[in-house]
Amino acid sequence: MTRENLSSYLKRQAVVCRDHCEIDKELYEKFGVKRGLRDKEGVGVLAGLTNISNIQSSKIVDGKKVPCEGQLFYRGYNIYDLVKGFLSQDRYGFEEVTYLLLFGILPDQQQLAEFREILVSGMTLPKNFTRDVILKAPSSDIMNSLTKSILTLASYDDNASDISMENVLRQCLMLISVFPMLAVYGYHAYNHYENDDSLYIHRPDPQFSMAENILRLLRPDKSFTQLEAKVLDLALVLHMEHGGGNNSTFTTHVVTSAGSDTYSVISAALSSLKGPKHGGANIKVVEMMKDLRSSVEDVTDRDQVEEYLKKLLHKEAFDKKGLIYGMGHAVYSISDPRAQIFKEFVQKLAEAKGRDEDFRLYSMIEKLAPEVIAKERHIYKGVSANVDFYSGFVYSMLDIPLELFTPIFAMARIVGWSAHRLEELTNVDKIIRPAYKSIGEEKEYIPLEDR
Ligand SMILES: CC(=O)SCCNC(=O)CCNC(=O)[C@H](O)C(C)(C)COP(=O)(O)OP(=O)(O)OC[C@H]1O[C@@H](n2cnc3c(N)ncnc32)[C@H](O)[C@@H]1OP(=O)(O)O
Ligand SMILES: O=C([O-])CC(=O)C(=O)O
Repeated sequence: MTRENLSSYLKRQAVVCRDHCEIDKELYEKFGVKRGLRDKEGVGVLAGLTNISNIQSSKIVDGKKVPCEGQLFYRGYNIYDLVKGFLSQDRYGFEEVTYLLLFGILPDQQQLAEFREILVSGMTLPKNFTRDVILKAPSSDIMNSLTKSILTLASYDDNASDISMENVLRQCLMLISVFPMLAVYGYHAYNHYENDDSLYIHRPDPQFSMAENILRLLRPDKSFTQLEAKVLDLALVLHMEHGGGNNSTFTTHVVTSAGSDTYSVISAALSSLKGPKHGGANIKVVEMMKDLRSSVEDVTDRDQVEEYLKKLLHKEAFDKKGLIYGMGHAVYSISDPRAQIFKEFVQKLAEAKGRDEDFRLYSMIEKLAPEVIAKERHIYKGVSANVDFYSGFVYSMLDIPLELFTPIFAMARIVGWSAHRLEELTNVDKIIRPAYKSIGEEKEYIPLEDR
C-alpha cells in the first residue's frame, strides 16, 4: 500500500472509529458514572487507603467543607517542616526523604549514612549496558528512552519476577540509584547522534548527593554551584510523592495488583507520567511561555498577556488544546504547597541568573491565569499554579535541557511509586478491576457475504 493510500484509508477509518466510539455524555449522568473517577465536585472516588502521604485542600468550618490552602504530608510530616529541617542544617534532602517515604520513619544519622552508601553503591549499570542499550536508537523522547532501559534491565536480573518484599525493595533501590544515569546518558546519546554534539559519559561520584550527581553527569565539565545543586535537590523532594490517586501512582497500584514485576510496573508508571496533563506539563509550560513571548508584543502589559491567556482557553494559541499549562489541579484549589515552597527559591535563583524579568512574567501569569480560567470555565473549586508551573523555569535556569524536564520528575517520583508498590504488595491481595457498563446492544451475526 502506498503512503497516500494508507493516509486516505486512515482518514476514512478514523471517522468510522469515532462514530463507533462516541458515547452520549448524558449517559454518564444517567448511569451514575463518575467520569475521571471523580464526582461532580471533582472529588476522586475512594479507591484505597495509604499511609505514605496526605493531601489536604479543604477543611470543615461550621460543619461545611470549605477550600483551604493546600497542605502536603509525607508519612505524617508537613512538607514545609521537612524542607525547613534539611535546608536549615544545610543538608541535601533527597536521600533522607527517600528513606522516610520507603521505610515510614525519619532516619537517624547512622541509618542515613548507611542508606546513602546503599544508594551510591547502586549507581552502576550492567557491563556494556550504556553502549548496548542506551546509545542504540536514541530518541528525543527521553521518557521513552528511560522506559526502554528499565524494561531491558529486567533481562539482566536473574530474579526479575520475584515479588517478595526483599526482592522488590532491592529492585526499587537499584532503580532509584540508576534512574539519573539512564536518563542523562539517554539525553547525551540523543544530543550526540541527532544534534551532532560531543558525546561524553561521566561516572557518578560516590561522595556526592543525588542532586549533585545529576548535575555532574549532565555538565560537560562536571561542574555546578552549591545553589544549583540545592535548588535541584529541593525540586526532587517536592516531586517525590503525591498520594495514591495521581495518574502515575494509581497506574503503579493497578499494574502491581495484577502481580507484575517491578520493571513492568515502573515502565507503566513512566508512560503515565509523561502525559502533558501530568508530569509532562513541565515541558509544556516552558514551550507555552516561549510561544507567549513570540505572540505578545509587550509581555509587561497585563491586558496583552490576559488576551493571550484567553486565546489559550479558546484553543486559538499554542497547542490549541484549551489549557493553560502549570495551572489547575485535581485536588488542590487555593494553592499547591509545592509551588509555594518552590517560588521563594525560584526568585533567588532568577536573581542570581539575571532572569528577574522572566520571574516577573511567571508571577503575573500565576495571578492572571486563575482569574481568566474562572471567567471562562465551569469551575467547582479554585484553580492555582501547580508544582509544574515553576519547575520547568527552574530547570531552564539550571541549564537542564527541555528533554530532561519530565525525566527529572521521574527521578524523584520513582521513590513514591516504589513506596506505593511496596504498600500495595503488603496489603491488598486483590486485582484492581472496576466496572464498565456496556451500553452496546446485542446483534445477530451476519455472514461475510451478506454484509
Ligand atoms: C504533577 C501534576 O500532574 S500537576 C498537573 C499538571 N498539569 C497541568 O498543568 C496541565 C494543565 N492543567 C490541567 O489540565 C488540569 O488542571 C488538571 C488535569 C491538572 C486537573 O484537571 P481537573 O481535575 O479536571 O481540574 P478541575 O476539576 O479543577 O477542572 C475544572 C474545570 O477547569 C478547567 N481547567 C482546569 N485547569 C485548567 C487549565 N490549566 N487550563 C484550562 N482549563 C482548566 C477544566 O478543564 C475543567 O473544565 P470543564 O469542566 O469545562 O472540563
Ligand atoms: O496529584 C495529582 O493528581 C497530580 C500531582 O500533582 C502529582 O502527581 O504530583
